[in-house]
Amino acid sequence: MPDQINISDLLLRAIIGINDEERDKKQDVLINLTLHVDLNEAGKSDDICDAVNYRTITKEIINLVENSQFELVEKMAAEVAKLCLKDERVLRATVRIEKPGALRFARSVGVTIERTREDLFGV
Ligand SMILES: Nc1nc2c(c(=O)[nH]1)N=C([C@H](O)[C@@H](O)COP(=O)(O)OP(=O)(O)OP(=O)(O)O)CN2
Repeated sequence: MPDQINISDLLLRAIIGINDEERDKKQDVLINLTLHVDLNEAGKSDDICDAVNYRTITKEIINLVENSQFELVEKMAAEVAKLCLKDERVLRATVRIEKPGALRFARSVGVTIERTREDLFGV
């Protein structure tokens, strides 16, 4: 299995949705990420410079999501994936975005997308 960085259950707040009340009030957004990255170098050197810093990426995602006003979870997922793939060492990003409690009778609802560098940048 290729190496991965996993960021689990990042719980943020954002304006997200198509209904009037969702445009006015922030709601919980639960984010799970898998970044496919070769972790060999960092595993040998134990040097953060050889690693894709998961703290840096997380802070950038927090800033993006908490200042966003997307209507669809699909759009939020696409923008988060694009941010994850900015670092050329990230080969593939799997992004799951959920809105817990947004759907009556359901615990949670959301989407999962997978994007590669080729999908976004054609490289
Ligand atoms: N690829 C890696 N990236 C990072 C690693 C790592 O081992 N591999 N380690 C760290 C830090 O040790 C991290 O685990 C904790 O960082 P920090 O406490 O700064 O993260 P917070 O989000 O809690 O920072 P606050 O500023 O307190 O919110 C980082 N990256």
